[in-house]
Amino acid sequence: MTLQSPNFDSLGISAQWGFLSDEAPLTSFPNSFYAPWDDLIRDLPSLITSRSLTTQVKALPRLTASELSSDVELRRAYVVLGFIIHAHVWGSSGPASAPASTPVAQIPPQLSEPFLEVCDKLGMEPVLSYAGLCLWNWSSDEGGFPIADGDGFFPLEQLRSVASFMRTRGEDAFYHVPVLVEAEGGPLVKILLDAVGESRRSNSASVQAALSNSAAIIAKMVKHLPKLYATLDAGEFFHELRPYLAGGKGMEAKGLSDGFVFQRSDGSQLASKHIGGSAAQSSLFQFLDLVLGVEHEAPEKKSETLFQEMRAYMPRKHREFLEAASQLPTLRSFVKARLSDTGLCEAFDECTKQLRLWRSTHIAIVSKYVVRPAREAARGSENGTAQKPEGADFEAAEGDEQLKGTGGSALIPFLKQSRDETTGVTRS
Ligand code: HEM
Repeated sequence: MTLQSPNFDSLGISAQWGFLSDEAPLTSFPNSFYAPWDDLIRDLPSLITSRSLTTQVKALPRLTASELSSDVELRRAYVVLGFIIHAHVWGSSGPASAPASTPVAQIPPQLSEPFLEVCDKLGMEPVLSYAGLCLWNWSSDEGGFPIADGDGFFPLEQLRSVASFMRTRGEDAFYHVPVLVEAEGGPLVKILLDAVGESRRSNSASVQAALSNSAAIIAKMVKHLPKLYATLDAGEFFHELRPYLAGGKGMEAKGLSDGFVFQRSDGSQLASKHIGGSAAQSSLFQFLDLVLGVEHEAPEKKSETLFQEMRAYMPRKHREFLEAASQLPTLRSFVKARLSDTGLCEAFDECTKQLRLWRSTHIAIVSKYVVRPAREAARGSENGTAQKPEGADFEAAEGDEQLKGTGGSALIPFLKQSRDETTGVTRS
């Protein structure tokens, strides 16, 4: 794949909205063949609460994915089946008030077979990842997509989830603040690819203008992050929502010794251990790092960084796009060769400064929504007054530095390292 004059559509990317793509997610399947999936996903939150999901899943007809006739339909099938599967695993048993204490590893053929087929076509791992939770999981009160030359994307209040576990405003906000960040940052793909083209032509003035423009866009991306605080309660996120997001990797202690086990109608089965959804699976931030030349080091004893690991969880088209972007000369190398050009250096440094600020602001969010609730839960369980959070995928007892993120990385050290590696050319 070459990124000179790229055809954004064929890359699954929108010139305006970036990795959100140009087609808004479908809110139902155009083909009534899939009405049973539409019905189940619509009722998912109440089926979880009444603990009647198992009965409904048993009654689900075995539908092939071969009637899905476009990418946007495949994306809806991925979202719908992914949510039903995670609800089936984590929300089928136990008291109705909380995520299940005993997960169900076996996923029946009527869910497994079409899901595996859809994942294969989209080039995704068989687990609900960032694309399914966020990129392809929004609709607007207005319907469809905003007009590209309007005042930006829909406000948070106008976005609804296509699929959800609890149907609360907090859950919606968790999926849609990333959507706002992606939409705000969408134009960066074209702006920065064009800047690389200009750098090849040694056009410093155009590169400088693109970097200044990009810095202003990243600054706007930062402003979306605090919107979470007013809408999403930390306890709701940590104890109620987060458990549903977990995949089958590292869940042995929870009883998933083989991870998620996908059953097929011929009696065979596929055991799969994959991590759950995380915004670290966003292609936008990896693109920014690649094109700006922000380098991340792999942790000790590991051959790849968490970022590289996360690429497996992106849609195939986005992963291939990043692989092609990683072959481009970086803007850092262009700027570094012109350190006497103060304007150019300052524009580059402003860009990395804003990205670094984004990462600092994000650390504060992770601290509120993961670190503090984990600390409180650990303290409670030491005192015998609270249970460890169900489905939480890390240990909290040893202190915050020991907390593990979705990918099993040391959470806080990873995020701090990622921020500290976001440096400019003349200052850090
Ligand atoms: C309650 C809200 C949030 C929580 C609890 C959260 C949690 C995390 C965690 C634990 C990580 C470390 C990687 C992992 O283990 O998964 C991470 C990384 C990351 N998150 Fe978030 N996050 C939140 C909101 C967001 C939002 C709104 C975005 C916007 C797209 C975002 C984008 C990222 C990115 C890009 C990374 C990779 C690290 C980096 O680039 O520095 N997160 N997040």
